[in-house]
Amino acid sequence: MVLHPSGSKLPAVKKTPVGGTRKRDSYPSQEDLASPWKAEGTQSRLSRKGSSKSESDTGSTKSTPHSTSDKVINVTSSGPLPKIRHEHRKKDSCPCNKSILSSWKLDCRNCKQYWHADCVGLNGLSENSINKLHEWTCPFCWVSPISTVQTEVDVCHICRNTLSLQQTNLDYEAALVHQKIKNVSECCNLLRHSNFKELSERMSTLSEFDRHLQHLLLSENSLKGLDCEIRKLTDLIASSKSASESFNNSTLESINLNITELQRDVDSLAREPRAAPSISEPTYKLLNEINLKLEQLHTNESRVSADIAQLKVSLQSVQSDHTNASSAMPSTLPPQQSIESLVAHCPPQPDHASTEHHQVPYSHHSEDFICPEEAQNLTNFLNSQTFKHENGHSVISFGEPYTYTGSKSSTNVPPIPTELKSLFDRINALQTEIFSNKYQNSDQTAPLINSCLVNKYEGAESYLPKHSDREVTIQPESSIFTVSLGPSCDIQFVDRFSGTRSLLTCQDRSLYHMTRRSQEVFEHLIEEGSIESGTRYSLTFRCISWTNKNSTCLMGDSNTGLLRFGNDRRGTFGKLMPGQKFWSPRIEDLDPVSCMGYANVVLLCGINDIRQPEVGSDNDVAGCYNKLKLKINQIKHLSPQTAVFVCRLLPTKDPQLNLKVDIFNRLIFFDLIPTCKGVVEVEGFLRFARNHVLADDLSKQYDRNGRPDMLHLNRSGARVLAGLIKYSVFFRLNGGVDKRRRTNRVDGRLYSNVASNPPALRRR
Ligand SMILES: O=C(O)CCC(=O)C(=O)O
Ligand SMILES: [Fe+2]
Repeated sequence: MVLHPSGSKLPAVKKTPVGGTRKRDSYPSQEDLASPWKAEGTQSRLSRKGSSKSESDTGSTKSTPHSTSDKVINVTSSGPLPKIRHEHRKKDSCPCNKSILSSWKLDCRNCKQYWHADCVGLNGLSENSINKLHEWTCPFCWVSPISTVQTEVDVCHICRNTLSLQQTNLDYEAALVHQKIKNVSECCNLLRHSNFKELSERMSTLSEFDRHLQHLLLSENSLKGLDCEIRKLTDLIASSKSASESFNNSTLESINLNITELQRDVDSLAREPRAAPSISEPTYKLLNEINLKLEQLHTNESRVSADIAQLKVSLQSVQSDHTNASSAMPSTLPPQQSIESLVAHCPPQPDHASTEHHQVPYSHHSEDFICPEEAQNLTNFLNSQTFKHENGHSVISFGEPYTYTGSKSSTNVPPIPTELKSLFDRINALQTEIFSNKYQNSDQTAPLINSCLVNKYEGAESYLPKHSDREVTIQPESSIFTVSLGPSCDIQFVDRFSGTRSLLTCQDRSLYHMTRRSQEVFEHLIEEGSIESGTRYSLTFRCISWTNKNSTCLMGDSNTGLLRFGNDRRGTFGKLMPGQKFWSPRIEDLDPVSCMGYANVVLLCGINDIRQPEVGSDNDVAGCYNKLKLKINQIKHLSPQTAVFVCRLLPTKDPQLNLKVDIFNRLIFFDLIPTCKGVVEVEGFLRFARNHVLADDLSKQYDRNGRPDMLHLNRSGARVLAGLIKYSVFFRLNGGVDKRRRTNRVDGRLYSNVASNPPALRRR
């Protein structure tokens, strides 16, 4: 800035840069603030009325703004210079276009516009004050620096590479708060740097302009702007409070200091009318407002301090836990209660918990499923076939071979004859409808009906022994459809849990169907005398595949989300291991009824139960485990033939949670496996826990909100999990031998030979 009486030209005198000298130790330096608006080394000049070496130029009415005779002070800019507006104005004369000989003349450090000191309300200032105005910015250019404070900050990198997730979380939050506080500190610093006197002078400048240069309309806008900046500052403080996490103590102290100083400055400013020679009413109002805001700042700051103190305590406890734990996922437990005492603490579970099965014995689909003509054609076709005698009736089968205990139908089964083709198509359409109604969003195709067993009953002596169609080769989600031809017949259904019986009278050309699942509950039979006379044919359609010997019902939390059944693409269980997934985030969501009909059930559930805040103690964890045990008992009760596989809980990146995981897993290992007959553990979970592969490679690093993900496997993790499950299922089915390397041809493709041998459901 150049300041000189109009018409004088003063010699330049170099001064020490003052940008640095304004800093106080207690304030963060500009570099500390690391703001994007770093020092640019902008210079402004100041010349003093009557200064020496100005005589030669005395008398000239207009001096050039950059006259070498000006007294020059180098200063450091504290921010990017605003864009120069009013580019077409004359810069070497005051915008008032008048000549005021007695006034100092000063130029804007930014646009170099000359101004009369009188015109910008700087009359009456002492030399000392004038010297401080080395960074003076004219009303055209002056903008509040506060608005340029960076409020958004990317601190993601802070979280990276931290072993403990909770630690990471805290670091993340702490860094955010730290940055926010830093921002507040910047604001305070800026306000402090404005020195309040200068601010007041600027305000008075504005008020002067209000009076002298109303056409510029700057005063009101600037006041509004300042007010707006103060509001922003308050918001910033409020948000930093809400974050309420750890931050640097010294920053807090520095803010404290800043605030106190600001308060003092404002107080003294308000007491010294001389400092603001022509302060207008709005300016006073503004000062009062600043006072108020500063008080609020103080209040918020003390609340933030309290939160910080609290956080420090929890941080310390986390840190000590972290140091105590040998790793983020400890493989050894701190001393715990014995498994016996944990289990004993929980109420004993009944061995066979009563379970509602919600199954119906049959669904009487249609009385007139086929027309008389088609019925006649079918009867003629069946009359021409040779049946094999079984207990009380005779049989013949078509399509995929269906074998059962006491089965006499040949293994060399003829393919589906043309006479039955249209009936197969209609039944398949029904099967598709039933399946897609049940699994509306499933990407799996409906089971294919591919087998037909025809029973021939001749006269009143014929009968069908009590049985259920629960062969492991029948697709668990499929239905079993029976079409009747000939005289009516009474079929009885017996609930094997309650013993209750129900009767279905099947008429000629009718169809009824039963679910494969219901076969776990009901048996059916045809007693002697159920057919009065004549020949009755029943055609029973099923969905048969030997791969169903490996059928698996997977029930689990979101870690099973990436596992897929149904095809041989990479990352799925493949055709060898068909199945269905039932999403069960909590133990209570495990549905024993859904397991019915499957050869295997794999359970991966419990983490969402034990991580609930109310599950705190070891006994609480044991309570969760007992819920799982009860579910397993119910599954075994409803489906005694189904092999139950249990997965341990996967460790997380949270050491606290891992302690609970460990207790839960110990209970699985020491209590569930020995006491629940036939329950097998899916092996290999220690691989997840050891070597930190889970944290490093197999789990998601961040969830969709960008927070560290404690619980979920990524694609690689899901593949490893799928491999473990597959291995355990096949290993067990083959009596402890992994026979997957042998191959078999299915649908013209080669598959491994896992289930081609009769499964040895042996417990290892
Ligand atoms: O003849 C019927 O209706 C029943 C046939 C049956 O239960 C079977 O084939 O398993
Ligand atoms: Fe049957």
